[in-house]
Amino acid sequence: MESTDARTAPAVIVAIDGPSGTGKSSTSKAVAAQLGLSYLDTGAQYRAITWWMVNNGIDVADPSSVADAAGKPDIVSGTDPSAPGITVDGTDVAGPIRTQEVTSKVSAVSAVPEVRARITELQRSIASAAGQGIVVEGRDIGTTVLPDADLKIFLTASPEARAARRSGELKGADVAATREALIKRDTADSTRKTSPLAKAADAVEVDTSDLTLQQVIECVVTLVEEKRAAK
Ligand SMILES: Nc1ncnc2c1ncn2[C@@H]1O[C@H](COP(=O)(O)OP(=O)(O)O)[C@@H](O)[C@H]1O
Ligand SMILES: Nc1ccn([C@H]2C[C@H](O)[C@@H](COP(=O)(O)OP(=O)(O)O)O2)c(=O)n1
Repeated sequence: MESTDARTAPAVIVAIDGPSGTGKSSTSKAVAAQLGLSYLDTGAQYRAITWWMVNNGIDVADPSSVADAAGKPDIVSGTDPSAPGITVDGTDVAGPIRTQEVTSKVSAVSAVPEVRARITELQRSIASAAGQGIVVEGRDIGTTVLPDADLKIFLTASPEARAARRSGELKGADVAATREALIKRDTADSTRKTSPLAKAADAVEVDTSDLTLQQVIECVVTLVEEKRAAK
């Protein structure tokens, strides 16, 4: 199918949710780049606020300490899919937010309602400023952050496929240990009270276990093109 010209197409808001390792980031970046849309990695924002808490000696196991500090860090997210970037108080944290320490603490920090309120507001203002439209990826984008999104996708994959992908990224990390860590984080993210990881009732579910990344990208691009054509 011929791609719609990004400069004349109506703005389109795409929400991509799902657990870790299902392909949200890779798919979202590629779809945004291909269609001339902005891109927002909301997991990076929760990782950035977690990084700040750890660096400032906040006890992340104490929700009231986290809540009190939630308004302090200034988080700025880039929205160019080819170089998104993220800073906290002007410091580039794209690397430090991916450490095991941050990964192990991000679910506790992101469960705190004051953190979610702050980050959700930031996400909505970034989405509303995106002139051509935006692909926003996370856990609660279709359910809470952008419930009126034009298209909602919920990516899934078996724990085995997800663990194999993640341990490949972490250069030889043990697949069984990676699988356990993923399952633990999914459980925490899906069972928290405020805005848990969940599929929106009107989301299209795509199981990526046996699909190549290219197949997933093509599937989502086709769905976005269809939505745009119907606008
Ligand atoms: N369909 C797929 N098949 C194989 N590998 C994939 C697929 N989708 C993503 N990957 C790889 O899996 C890893 C995790 O993908 P990522 O997009 O970061 O997932 P998420 O954002 O959902 O955590 C990356 O190394 C990515 O290249
Ligand atoms: N919209 C979102 C996005 C992420 N989070 C939280 C929960 C996730 O475990 C962490 C990290 O998200 P991220 O997408 O970076 O996770 P992965 O890299 O896919 O493992 O942030 C959230 O609570 N809500």
